[in-house]
Amino acid sequence: KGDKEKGVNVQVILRCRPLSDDETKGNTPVVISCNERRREVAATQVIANKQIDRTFAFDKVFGPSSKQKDLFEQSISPIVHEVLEGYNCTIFAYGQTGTGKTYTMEGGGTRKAKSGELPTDAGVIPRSVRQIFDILEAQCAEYSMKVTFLELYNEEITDLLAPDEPRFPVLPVPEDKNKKPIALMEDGKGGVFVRGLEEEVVYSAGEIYKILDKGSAKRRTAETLLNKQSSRSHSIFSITIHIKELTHESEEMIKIGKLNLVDLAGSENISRSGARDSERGWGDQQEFAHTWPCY
Ligand SMILES: Nc1ncnc2c1ncn2[C@@H]1O[C@H](COP(=O)(O)OP(=O)(O)OP(=O)(O)O)[C@@H](O)[C@H]1O
Repeated sequence: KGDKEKGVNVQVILRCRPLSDDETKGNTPVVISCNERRREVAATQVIANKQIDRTFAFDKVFGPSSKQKDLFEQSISPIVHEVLEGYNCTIFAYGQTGTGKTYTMEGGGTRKAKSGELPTDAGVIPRSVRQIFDILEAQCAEYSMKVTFLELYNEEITDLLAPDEPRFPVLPVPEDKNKKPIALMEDGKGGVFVRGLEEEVVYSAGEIYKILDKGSAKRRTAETLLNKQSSRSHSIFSITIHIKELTHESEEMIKIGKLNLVDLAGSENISRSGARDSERGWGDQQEFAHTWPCY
């Protein structure tokens, strides 16, 4: 890393999706242009009949023809490596509804591809999971892994991994008196954690994909029941990895890394989904994301 980047631990990457078929048919005007080499985006806006052109700089820019694989390899893969070095890292997608957050995080189509390879449109989440297992297996590492998956809507947390409650229980289900309701708590060290969240231990990438499918299906069901629009809730999928290592003195050491993968609500819905205004202050880049439909 260059001197300038040392010590900077937040990166903002912008990706513009291509026009959809409908947008192309409807001759939707293109108001932004990406310069990947200069890491800049130029945007045109007409205010009171005056055309205003502005340029915004980002840590990286991916234009409409960018591939899922390239975005992952250039921006996400180094973060996955850091997680396996024992750091806590978070990747989140931010932008208005329809800008491609879910496409980038999860990807289109099915995750299963022939010959065990990921499909070309697999997104950040399946690719990160694949890479974590590939690295650990190549290192013949001794490790354990657990995942959590939650949804945040209107300041309410739903555990997407909690077992479904039977709608018509035949026998009364005994209540676990020790189990406290899910709540966001401060940990006393300046951080927060979610109390009472279901943690699932996982042993393979396939298991994680199944958990993701189950959690996503639960999220969609809840949305349908509450008649919510798809992008009003945030989802957070977290993977915690414990890796056993031997120091030079042959002492056992456990490295703990955590990767949080976040699909935020559409930015036009942020206030409805629980984030406060004070959390929205990233200057120029934020202003850009608010004004133009891309992220
Ligand atoms: N880079 C891309 N290449 C091709 N198609 C894309 C790309 N990004 C998004 N799309 C397509 O654009 C549409 C909207 O994308 P997506 O659903 O990911 O948006 P979103 O930001 O997650 O929306 P919401 O906030 O409503 O959940 C989808 O049909 C998706 O397949």
